[in-house]
Amino acid sequence: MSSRSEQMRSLMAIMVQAVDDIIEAWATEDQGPVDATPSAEIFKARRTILAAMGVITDLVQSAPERLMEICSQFYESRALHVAVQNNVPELLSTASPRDGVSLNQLCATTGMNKQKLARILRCLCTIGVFNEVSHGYFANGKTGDYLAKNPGMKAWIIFLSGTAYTASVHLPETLSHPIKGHSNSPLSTAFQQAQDVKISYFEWLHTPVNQTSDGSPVYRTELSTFNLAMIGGSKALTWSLYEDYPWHKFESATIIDVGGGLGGMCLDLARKYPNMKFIVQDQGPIIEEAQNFWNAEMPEALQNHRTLLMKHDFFLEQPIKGAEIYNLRYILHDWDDEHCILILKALRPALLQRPWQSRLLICDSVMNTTIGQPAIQEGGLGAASSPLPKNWGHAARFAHMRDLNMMTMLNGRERTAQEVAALAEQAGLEVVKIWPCRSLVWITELKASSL
Ligand SMILES: C[S@@+](CC[C@H](N)C(=O)[O-])C[C@H]1O[C@@H](n2cnc3c(N)ncnc32)[C@H](O)[C@@H]1O
Repeated sequence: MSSRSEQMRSLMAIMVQAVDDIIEAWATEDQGPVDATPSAEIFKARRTILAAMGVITDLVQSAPERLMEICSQFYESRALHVAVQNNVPELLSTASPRDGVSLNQLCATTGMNKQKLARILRCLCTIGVFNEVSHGYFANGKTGDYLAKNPGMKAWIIFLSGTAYTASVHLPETLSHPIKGHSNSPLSTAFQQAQDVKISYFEWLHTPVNQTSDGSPVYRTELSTFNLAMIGGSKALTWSLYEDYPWHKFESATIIDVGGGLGGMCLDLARKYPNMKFIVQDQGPIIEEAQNFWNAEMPEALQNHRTLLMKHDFFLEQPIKGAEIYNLRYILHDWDDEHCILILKALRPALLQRPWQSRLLICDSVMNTTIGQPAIQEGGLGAASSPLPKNWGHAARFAHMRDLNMMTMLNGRERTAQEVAALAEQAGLEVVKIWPCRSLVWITELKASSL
């Protein structure tokens, strides 16, 4: 038997086992919300099936077909953008999944051309976002249904399909540029090329574009979209962070969410732990928007001062000293090493006030590669075993795509465990433990080192 045949048989055996495991787990588990944290069994079976399917695809698909598909894949994302912009998931959710909504009705509401909308929808039916239930009648699939109910996920798609996609068009020329291609500065990215600006992405978001008649600043719509997208991304990817780290030990602690955006992570924790207190820190315009967000979601937390919203630049020394938890979710991945060290150094004095109890949590992907990393062992929530790629291949595609998005927008990066440990050391901190989570995002726990 050729090595290709052996590989195929061994992948199929792994798949069959994982399929049995997932069916058994489905039978015994409540079918909760689609974004709930899966049990360890379901998570493992899911990753195994996706990783094996990825390798099988590579084995069975012809190389030219595969290349044509990969290089055209952005059209699937364009189709999704068109569908979202025209509220197609919400329109489809008005009908039963069995009957669907007619193309005529969708066109009457969206104003789109019938033949063109049909082609957009059929592209997305082919990858399961929507279903064509009878000729010319469409319904949401599981994915479309999730989208219809989640404004945060919709914002995520608009952010990725708008500012990020436009910037990505300029990535090849930026990477080939003799100076910009080798720079790690947030001012030398594809984003500046795309927008023809000299400021960083965050400065661009945080700079007013106008003012109201009473002189209040007006920000570009991309700012609200980005802030809401962070809530959508949180719901979609990081639910397990609340379950795979021992938050119960900090039940009545104060969590300082540094660069916390609107405070989506704190809101999730606030709902789970009624005695936990929060300080959400971010730049001025975000904190103003956070006020409306908390007033809508949990007004009592602001009224009884359980949640405090604070303007703070995380490059300046942390003003709240000695808290139990300082949290950086999706922060370090936005920045090059030099800026990350400044952010971490600015937190050190606060961590040093009560070094025996203060912890810093970094919530980001802990990157692995197809051939593995020493810090990520096989088994449990760790690396995959041969013949699957060590980083779970297709099941980890999004982590690598997000890494490229960080490169495109900010010259940031997703890091390996060793890279985070090296940053910590340069800022006078040390890694206490890496907490693997049932997600593409893990928690790395740090403390101040005694010099
Ligand atoms: C990728 S978002 C993550 C938001 C939040 N931590 C979350 O997980 O939803 C990065 C955040 O960093 C904030 N940020 C950027 N520069 C900052 C600065 N100098 N000081 C404080 N926050 C900043 C942005 O406004 C944004 O809210």
